Parts: sequence; C-alpha cells; structure tokens
Amino acid sequence: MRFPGRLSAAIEVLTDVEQRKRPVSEALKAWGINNRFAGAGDRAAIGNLVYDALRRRASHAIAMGSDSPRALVLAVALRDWAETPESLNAAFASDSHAPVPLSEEETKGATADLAAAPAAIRADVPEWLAPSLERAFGADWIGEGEAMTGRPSLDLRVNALKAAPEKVMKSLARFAPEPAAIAPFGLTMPAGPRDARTPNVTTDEGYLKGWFEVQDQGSQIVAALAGAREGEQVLDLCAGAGGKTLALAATMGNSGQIFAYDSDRARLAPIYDRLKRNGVRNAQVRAPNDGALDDLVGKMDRVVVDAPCTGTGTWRRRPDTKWKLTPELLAQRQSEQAALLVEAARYLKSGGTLVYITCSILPEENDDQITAFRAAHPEFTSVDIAGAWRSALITDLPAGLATQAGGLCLTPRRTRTDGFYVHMLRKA
Ligand SMILES: C[S@@+](CC[C@H](N)C(=O)[O-])C[C@H]1O[C@@H](n2cnc3c(N)ncnc32)[C@H](O)[C@@H]1O
Repeated sequence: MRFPGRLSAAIEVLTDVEQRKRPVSEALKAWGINNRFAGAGDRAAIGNLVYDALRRRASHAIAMGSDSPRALVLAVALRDWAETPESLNAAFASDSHAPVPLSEEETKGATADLAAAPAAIRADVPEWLAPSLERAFGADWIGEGEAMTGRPSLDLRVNALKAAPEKVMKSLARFAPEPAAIAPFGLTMPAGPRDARTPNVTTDEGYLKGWFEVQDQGSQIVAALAGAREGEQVLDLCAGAGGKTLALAATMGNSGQIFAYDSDRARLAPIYDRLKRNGVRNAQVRAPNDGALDDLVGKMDRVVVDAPCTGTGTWRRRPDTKWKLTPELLAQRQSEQAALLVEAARYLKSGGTLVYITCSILPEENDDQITAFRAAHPEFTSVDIAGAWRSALITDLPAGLATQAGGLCLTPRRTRTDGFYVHMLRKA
C-alpha cells in the first residue's frame, strides 16, 4: 500500500474505534483480518497513524476545526509527520485508494497556531483533569501533558536469574538496544518516527529462553524500589500477569518466598508460563479461592500493592483510554485502592513494609490515598524515598521526583518512562 491508501485505512480503523467504542488494538486486528493483502509494514504504519491521532486528539481537532476520524488522521500527516497540503494532494491525485483532496479548512490546519488555545487543549488532556494535573505538577503540568503525547520506547528488563545485559544486547544486536538510563537491568530501543515498526523481540531465542522480559523502565524502577531482599516473605497482592513478580524474584535471587495473588483468575493465568520461562523458583501462585491468603496474615516482610488504577501513566501506549476516562471510573478506582491498602496491611508483620504502586499520575490515586491511609493507620510511617532510591539504584534521587507526601512520581517528561507512583510505608 502507498501512503494515501494507508491514510484511508487509518481513517477506516479510527471510525470503527469511535463508532463501536472498540479498543484500538481490537479494531486494528479486525482490519488486518479483513484486508489480508496488507503487509506487516502497512499494518504498522496504519497503527502508528491511529495511535498518533489519539495521542493528540484535542489539539489536532482544534487545529483542523473537526474531530472526525478523517480530520484527525490528516492532522497526524500534516502536524506530526511533516507532510504539507501540497505533498498530500499530489500523492492523492495518483492513488485510487486515497482520501478526497484536502478542503480549505483542512489546508489551514497544517499551519494552525494553538498558542492561544485553552491549556487542556495544548496539554492534550481531558479538561476535567486539568486541576488534578496542575495539583500534581504545578506550572509544569502542560509540559507533562505534552510529553504524554509522544511515542513510548520499547524497554526490556534483563532477567538476572538467567542472563547478563551484554548477553541480551548481543542476542538483539540487530535492533541496537542501549542500556536504559536508570534501571540497572534495563535496555531500551527508542521509538522511530512516522511509519517505523516496533521491533518484534518476543520471537528472539533470548526471549524464549527467559533472558529478558518486555517491561517499561518505569515499571522496572518501581519494582527495584520495592526493595525486596533475599530470604524475605513477600506478598504480591495484585500480581496480574506477573510483571512485578518476575522483577521481584530476580532481585531476591530466587530465595525467600513470593506469594503471587490476584482477584482475577484470567489476568493471573499467564503468570504460570512466565514464571517457568524466567526460571523463577521462589514464587507460589495463589489463585483467588476462599481463604487463599488466610495463612499469610501478620507474616509478611513486604506486601506489594500494584493497584488497579486509571492508567493515566500509560497514555502514550493506550491513548484511547485518555479520552474514555470519567470521574465515575476514577472514583471507582479510588475506592478499590483504599480498600486494598487496608487489606494489604493485614498481611504485614511488625516492621514490615507496604509498597503501594500505581501507573497513574493523578494525586487522587497517589498521595491522597496515602495521606488518608496514614491518617487512619498511625502505626504506618513513610520510608525515606531518597534512601530507598540510593540503595536500589545506586545513584542520588533526581530532583523533582519526590512528591509532597513522601512518595515518588515518574513521568515521560521527567524520566522518559511511563508514569508511575510508588510510596513505601513501614509498619511499627
Ligand atoms: C496494575 S494491575 C497489576 C499488574 C501486575 N502487577 C504486573 O506488574 O504485571 C492491577 C491488578 O489488580 C487486580 N485487582 C483488582 N482488585 C483486586 C483485589 N481486590 N485483590 C487483588 N487483586 C486485585 C486486577 O485484577 C489487576 O490484575
């Protein structure tokens, strides 16, 4: 397919996403099944167009004077991919699969100046979230929003139980991975421009042998900060598919014991194969049956709560969720998080550590939760985050990452990672 045909296909996919309220990944897959002639390069380019359209949905719509799928996709070509109205119209004229030529208003969109647009438009965030983001980041909040519109890098965590970073770098040399800036076992491959494809690392023999996992560097950092030590008894209360469980097992050198639990059987299901592939021998999966964790009450050195959240820290990867988020969904997540903090506290022994993690950047899910929990549970005090950073990552905590309540917030702008929050509390 040529570029104009790819634009038409992206408009079709985005229409499907918006009309049927479908996740982008599902709509892209359906399009691929119905258009088997399209190659991997076509599918990657169409996916990039759709995701880029959603990443900057608000500013693209204002620039183009419309939020139709056509307007948004053309905006990507004009405002992100360095095309011009002339280059597009010339390409459209010689391609029978092309969209119709640009209108006058669409042509103006290429050079629209949004300097005077409302702040939420410039930040490309839903307007109702602007006060929360301003509370989290102060005057920087628009820049933080803008940074969330970029494409994420592909990050890997080298599994120290099976391999050293050099071995993985050699195995993946064709993709030129670089050591990550912060996570000690992290490797990273920057996202390419326009129609660049994400390297398919999961067919590499190193992946199949468990030498590495695909994991955002932010997730690796918070797992390292959790500070699990050799020989400890650790409960991973929201283990899901086990991303953090695997990282914790590696820092514990396969000693002690991790109990991996999740209330959702389907989310937990992939953990069994992943533990096996990673050579993890110190993890016990606890399926969500009645009384599944009763024997652990009061016995854990560490309880990790990787809480269900709005996922605002992952807007670069799942930009459709940015526009679907509602105050009701945020309130629902907040009440789940508050309940999980109370639940987690039951399993800790005296002197144990509660590690609270979200992939959200909203204070309502982060500092506010911890402040409310501490007020009701005075036996918990915050662990010094700068000290935790130094001992886990062997560097000084970069300025500006610590939050007011004593937690830590990573963001694409600050650390070139997904947005993550972590706060550690010690039980007296
Ligand atoms: C952010 S995800 C966990 C991701 C996982 N830790 C990882 O690193 O791959 C949150 C998880 O919390 C689980 N969850 C939600 N409510 C829960 C509860 N009350 N008890 C245990 N798990 C719960 C969800 O099923 C979901 O898998």
